[in-house]
Amino acid sequence: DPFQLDALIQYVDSHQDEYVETLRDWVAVESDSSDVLKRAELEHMMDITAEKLRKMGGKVELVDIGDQELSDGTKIPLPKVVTAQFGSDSSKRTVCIYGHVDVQPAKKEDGWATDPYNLTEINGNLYGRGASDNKAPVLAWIHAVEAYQALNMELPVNVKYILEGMEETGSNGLDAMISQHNHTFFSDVDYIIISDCGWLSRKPALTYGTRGNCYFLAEVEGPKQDLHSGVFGGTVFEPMTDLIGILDTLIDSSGKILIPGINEAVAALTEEEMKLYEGIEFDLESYQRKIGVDRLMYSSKADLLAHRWRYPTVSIHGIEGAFSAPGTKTVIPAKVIAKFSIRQVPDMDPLLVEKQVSDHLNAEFAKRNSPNKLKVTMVIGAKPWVADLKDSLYEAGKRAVKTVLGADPDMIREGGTIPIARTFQDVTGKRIIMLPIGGFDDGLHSQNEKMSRYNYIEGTKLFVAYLHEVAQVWKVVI
Ligand SMILES: C[C@H](N)C(=O)N[C@@H](Cc1c[nH]cn1)C(=O)O
Ligand SMILES: [Zn+2]
Ligand SMILES: [Zn+2]
Repeated sequence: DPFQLDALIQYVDSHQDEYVETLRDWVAVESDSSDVLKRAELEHMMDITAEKLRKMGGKVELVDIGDQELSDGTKIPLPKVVTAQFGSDSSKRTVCIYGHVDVQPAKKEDGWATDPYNLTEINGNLYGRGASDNKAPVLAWIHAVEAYQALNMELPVNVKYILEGMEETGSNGLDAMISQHNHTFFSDVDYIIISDCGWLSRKPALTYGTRGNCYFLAEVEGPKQDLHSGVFGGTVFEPMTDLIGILDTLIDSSGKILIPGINEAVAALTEEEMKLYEGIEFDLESYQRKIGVDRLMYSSKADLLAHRWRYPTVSIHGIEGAFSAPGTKTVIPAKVIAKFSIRQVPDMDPLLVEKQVSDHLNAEFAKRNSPNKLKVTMVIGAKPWVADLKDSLYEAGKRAVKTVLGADPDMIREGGTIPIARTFQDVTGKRIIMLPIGGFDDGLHSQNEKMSRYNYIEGTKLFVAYLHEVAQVWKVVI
């Protein structure tokens, strides 16, 4: 049965409008995992996903992964995880595709040019929340299998899916689920494939590393209730002033992390890595232009990539309880909660980072001699992940990219986090490849997120070809 890639490619091309319509249906579901009020939508998204795979004849399960504990101590069910299986031929390799169908929050008034939940095509780009992160890539993997089925072509490998709905909030409950199913669902899996990241430039890429993330809440509590800043200002220790004071001790203006112990844990950058970075296609000027800033923190490509991918950083995301509405309310907020995260790299350890951050903030807070109360909590502790660049899974990836996209992919890392990648590696021991199809300018987590029709459709073809290539990969690294 010779592999008929041309027929599969033709099939994908002629069904592209249907693929776009399915993406439209998926984007219309506001599956925001960070907002508990949207939990019904998220559950609906998991049901739609399961139904799509069931209709294709997959052996599908919606796996209960327990409850999520909210900040007030109440519990709500976590969205079920969708697992599916196509084929169980023991003479074939088995791949397991991981993805997520939850999204980051989005509101039109955040500055979107279009309704974020109404997929809108403009100049070949499909705009909508979750289009690139991660709904189109998940659908592309589903459509890749569907194409083989439609043409009555035998799948070259058994295909499993594990699709979750909590990735954007740290994949709550998934670690435990993987451990529980390690000797059942994962027992016959040879390789895990993840397409939850993007290219670095217009050139296709394969991703061999992700940063981890430690996400913190720092709460400062003072008076019983908010106070008039004229009537009480000058007489009380203000929680917001305390909070801003300690936040300012996390990182300096040059990007140096000031928390003792963090920088010491970072694995040294090797000559080999620097050389690899220098050969990667990446234009600093267009990156800068795209972001809309006057100056970047580093002026050489290798330094910039290193700080994007393999050095830690601190980002301050927001302050709950702070006055942020338009207008000039003159209030002293009684309780404020800062949200910040530290992207982590090898050889940092989230448990150690938790202690380092907590000790540091408590020591800085003590210096202020304030009667207010500080509480520091780490709510996400996701580890970084790195693959062996020489793994034959990547050689298969290079062949598929060359065949479908006519280019040699750049070998890149991802600055973002795929919290479950490291668990897959540590718990299942399976080899992992990250095969991105998102564009460099897709605006993940941002306003006007998009997936280009080109990347969506060519990406589907790439996945079709990869299923063929991966069928020939040796089970042991050679
Ligand atoms: C890279 C991936 N598409 C993604 O966006 N992941 C999130 C996961 C996360 C980490 N902490 C909280 N959520 C990210 O990198 O922000
Ligand atoms: Zn994602
Ligand atoms: Zn994301």
